[in-house]
Order: sequence, then structure tokens, then C-alpha cells
Amino acid sequence: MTESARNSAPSVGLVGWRGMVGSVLMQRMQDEGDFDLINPVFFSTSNAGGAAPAFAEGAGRLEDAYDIDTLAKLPIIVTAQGGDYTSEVYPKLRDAGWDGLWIDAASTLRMADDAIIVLDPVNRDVIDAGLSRGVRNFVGGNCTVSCMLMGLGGLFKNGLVEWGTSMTYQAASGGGARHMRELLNQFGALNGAVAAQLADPSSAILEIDRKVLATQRSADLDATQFGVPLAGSVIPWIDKDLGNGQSKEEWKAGAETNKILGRGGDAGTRIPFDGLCVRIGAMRSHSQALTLKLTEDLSVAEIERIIDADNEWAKVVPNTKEATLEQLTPVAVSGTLQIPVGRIRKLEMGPEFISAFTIGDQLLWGAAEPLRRMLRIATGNL
Ligand SMILES: NC(=O)C1=CN([C@@H]2O[C@H](COP(=O)(O)OP(=O)(O)OC[C@H]3O[C@@H](n4cnc5c(N)ncnc54)[C@H](OP(=O)(O)O)[C@@H]3O)[C@@H](O)[C@H]2O)C=CC1
Ligand SMILES: N[C@@H](CC(=O)OP(=O)(O)O)C(=O)O
Repeated sequence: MTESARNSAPSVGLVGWRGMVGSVLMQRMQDEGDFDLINPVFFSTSNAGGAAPAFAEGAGRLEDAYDIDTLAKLPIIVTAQGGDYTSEVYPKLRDAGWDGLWIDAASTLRMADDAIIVLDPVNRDVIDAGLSRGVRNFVGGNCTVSCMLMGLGGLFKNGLVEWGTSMTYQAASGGGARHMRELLNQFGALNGAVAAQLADPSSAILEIDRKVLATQRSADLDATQFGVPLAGSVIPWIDKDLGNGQSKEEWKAGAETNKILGRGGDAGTRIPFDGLCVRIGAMRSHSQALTLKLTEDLSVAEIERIIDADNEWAKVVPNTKEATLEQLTPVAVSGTLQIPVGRIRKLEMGPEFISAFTIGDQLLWGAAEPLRRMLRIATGNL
């Protein structure tokens, strides 16, 4: 960046840059040249005074992420530090009179009346209208909701969905950096428990199975983050228990989908959307199986055309075994911005009922990318 460009670029506070979402955000910002457009100021909750990351030329030392005076000097703050941080720091900043832009990955402020959930390929009009009327809080949506709307936005935006249900398969990284490490350590422990038997092709498979189960059930297996073992298992509960049989992750599906689409509160326009959220042992990328009731009997070819045409990242995968195995797995999708949508077919329940299976890298479109793009929109660069 030239000296004059640096002088005119806005200063942007970056909090939570070394976490799971933050690391992906930093990588995307480097890839897209976003650091040429801002003067970054890096914060830390655990290492104030330490060195700022090397990729940001001249960024100096890490500031204290709890120092309200330092934060309040900045016109824009981007945080991927988490909900506890937002709950503690955000109200203090506003109480101190700060009127800058708060761009956040955490769910804390998402449903507040003065916050917009950002997913600009789906709701750029809502974002622009919000900026014009002085909205200051822009929050990334829940990862499964954002990935689902990036894939199936065409159907929703065209008013073609009467109701929907999603059954999710969410990766370990949805919980954060420590959850990924725990999953890998568990896989390692399971493998280690039967390494000798695996090396011997004639060993009894039931003996291997018994030893793996004993290791999974052993108190020695570290399950601090997830609470129970995830390796070789699934956990059909994500986020808090709302006390009505629904998990908070499941509640977000209906609440946030409707808010992003601008169909909030009004029972007349709200699209019923609900399902079950399940943690699985994938490393990265959230998958979901959807059942949609459409408002009309469209051909599969027309449904596919609408999905493909909606945005440059949604991509229909032909409903064949070969294409599904090749293109519709977390391994195929992770690290890319593509949102494949496959397994589209009419269900036996009637001509308006369809199935679909979609996957998105929840750290990209589900978290970092909407924030990165919001920063560009806010600075007049998108
Ligand atoms: N993970 C996901 O898929 C998604 C997450 N979100 C939301 O984004 C927010 C951040 O989530 P996420 O990035 O997953 O959280 P992480 O737990 O990965 O990171 C959050 C913070 O934890 C601290 N930290 C402590 N130990 C470590 C470590 N070993 N490695 C890296 N960081 C560490 C860092 O703060 P410090 O440097 O100050 O110590 C870091 O900024 C949350 O609100 C979450 O709900 C939203 C969508 C998807
Ligand atoms: N709850 C998601 C990740 C996440 O952080 O979601 P949210 O931003 O809505 O709290 C998961 O665990 O996969």
C-alpha cells in the first residue's frame, strides 16, 4: 500500500483472528487483497502486547481486546472472538458512545432489531437499506443457515418454498479449533487401541470392534470439548437446550432463515423451517439433507435451473451415484466457496415435495466470507 493510500484507508480492529473462523477470514482477506484497503489493528484476549501476525505488514503489537478506550478509537471492528466476548465488550463500547460499525461472527446480536444478518448474495438489498438508515451492527448468520441459503436461495427468493425441514450433518470444526484437535486425538486413540490387530489381516473383526468400543467408553478418552466421544459416533444435539425439545441450533434454522429473507415476525409471510441438527466426525464443512414443500409443481429441470442461476457459487450436482460421490462430500467441498446442491428429486409424498442434499464450507460461506464481504461493502469496495 502506498503512503497516501495508507493514510486514507480506514482503521479496522480485528478481534478473534487466530481462532477457527478468524484464521479462515485472515486467509481470505490476504487472498483477496483486502489488507490493501484497510489499516488493520489486531487485538487479543490472551496475548496483549505480543507480536501482531506477520502477514500484516507493520501492524505492530497486539492490543488488549478488553480495552474499551482503544477499541472505541476505531471506526470499524470485526470480531470472530465468540459470543461471550461480544456479550462482555459490545455493550460497554456502545455505552461509551462508540458509534462505529460492529461486524461480528457470533450469534449474540443476530436477532436484535438493530442488527442485520449479512449474506449479501442473498440480502444485499437489506444490507444497503440498513446502511442508508444508519444500522451499525452487521452479524454473520448461523453457518448451516447461510450455506443452505447460498445453495437454495433461488427457490426461497422466488417464493417457491412453502415449508422446509433440514437434517444436518455438522463438522467438528463448527465447535472451534479445540474441537477439531479433540476429534483427531480421539481418532488417533481409537486407531492406537487396535493398531496390532489392524496390522494383522487375519485378526478377528469383532475383537477390533470390542476394543474400539471399550476405548470410546473409557474415561481416559478425552472428550472435554464435545462432552462425549465424537470419533466413530454422532451427537444429535448442537448448542443449548431451549427446554421445549428443540436445540438452539435448530431454532436458528427457522428464525435466521426468515430474518435474512426479510420475512421476520409476520406469521403471514414466515416460511416454517425446522429440523434436527447433528454433529458428525467430519473435519470441516456442514452437510444437510433437505425436504422442501414447494408452492407449485415444478419439473426437476426447472428446479435445477433456478438453483444454478441464483448465484455464481451454487452448483447443481446431477442426481447420480457417480457425481454424488465425486462432488457431494465434505472432503470435496472443504476449502472451496462452491455450494453444491445434489440429490434433487421428487418425493413420493406428492409432486410439490422434493429432496435435496447440500454442503457448504461452514468456515467460508458459513462464517468468514459474509464478514469479509461486509467489510468491503462498508468501505465502499463491493
Ligand atoms: N466454527 C464455525 O464453524 C463457526 C463459528 N462461528 C462463530 O464464530 C465465533 C468464533 O468461533 P471459532 O472461530 O470457531 O472459535 P475458536 O474457539 O476457534 O476461536 C476463538 C478464540 O479462542 C482463542 N483460542 C484459545 N485457544 C486457541 C487455540 N488453540 N487456537 C486458536 N484460538 C484459540 C482465540 O482468542 P485469543 O487469540 O484472543 O486468545 C480465538 O480468537 C463464535 O461466535 C462462533 O459461534 C460462526 C459460524 C461458524
Ligand atoms: N453452532 C455451529 C457453529 C456456530 O458457531 O454457530 P453460531 O454462529 O450460530 O453460534 C456449529 O457448532 O456447527
